[in-house]
Amino acid sequence: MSTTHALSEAGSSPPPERDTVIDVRDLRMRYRSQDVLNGVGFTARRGEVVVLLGPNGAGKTTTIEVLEGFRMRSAGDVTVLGADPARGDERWRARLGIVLQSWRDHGKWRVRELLAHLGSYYAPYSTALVQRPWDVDELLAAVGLTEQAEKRIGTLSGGQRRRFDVAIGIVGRPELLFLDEPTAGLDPEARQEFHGLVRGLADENTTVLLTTHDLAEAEKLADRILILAGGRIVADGAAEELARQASAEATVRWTRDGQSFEQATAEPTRFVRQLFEEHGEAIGGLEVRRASLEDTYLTMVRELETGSVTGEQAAHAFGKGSR
Ligand SMILES: Nc1ncnc2c1ncn2[C@@H]1O[C@H](COP(=O)(O)OP(=O)(O)OP(=O)(O)O)[C@@H](O)[C@H]1O
Repeated sequence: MSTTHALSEAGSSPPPERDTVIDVRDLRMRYRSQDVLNGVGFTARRGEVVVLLGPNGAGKTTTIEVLEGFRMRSAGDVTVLGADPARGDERWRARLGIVLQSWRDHGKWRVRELLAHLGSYYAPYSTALVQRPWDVDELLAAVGLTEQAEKRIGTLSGGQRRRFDVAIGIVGRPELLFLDEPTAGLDPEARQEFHGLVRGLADENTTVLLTTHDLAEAEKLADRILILAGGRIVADGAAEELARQASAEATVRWTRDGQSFEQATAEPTRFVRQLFEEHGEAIGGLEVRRASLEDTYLTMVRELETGSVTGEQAAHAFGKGSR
């Protein structure tokens, strides 16, 4: 599947580092005549929380499904835990944890019962290093569901249900956990608890790839944020790094002789000094504003949606040109 197209990019790219858990190069996905992914590339390291952020329909679920081995890609090279997901065997699959967007079956099972049942499938994949499955009582405590252990799944609240979904995703002690919009529909408190749970997993060296369209969530949770928009990764970095890039230019606004002016500049202090040297007291209503990551992200999403910029142009907002 990935031989011919791979020559273009992967041939010239360096080999993945030893602790690289996900390595994606020039991933392309086309549904009939619609190109959804146009050359997505990124990596994830062991123990990293990577958040794939993007507007509705950007292709986040598609990307994650390709990495999980549930969807055949149109082109590109993908390595997950050392294997091509399109050819991953049972042993490989046992090292992954997957939390889908909605998991609404098994309402009549009791919490402990279903976890024990699903966990039993992982027993043959236990190793000296990783004991599988996770002990059910320990797992219930880790996800905060000890008190609900004997409840029927259908009676759990939304937040408990989501934690239970995660428990299912991690019962096999995965090295890599995929979470597709795990906090959709959670109230702020449940969301915060959930974030703690994800951070705890990363602290134990689980790599987490999580999708969301909520920038605030990405900023809070991610070691690294990947912004997927216009079919490609337009930004890749820690939240502070992206914020710095987004605010690299400031907008200076002022009035003079009843007229309004506006200027974008990377050096606002110097610009304002010159402005005063030139016009002195005539300058009024001075305002210097740096864009926040949120401003830049929302503007970019809006521009992509109205078709006024391409993915390539959007990438420049984060100092990320062609890659
Ligand atoms: N099986 C499919 N057949 C045809 N088109 C599809 C299929 N799955 C997804 N698409 C289209 O691909 C695009 C990306 O969808 P995807 O679900 O991957 O995006 P997303 O970023 O996860 O969106 P959301 O945030 O809304 O879940 C959308 O335009 C969607 O309609």
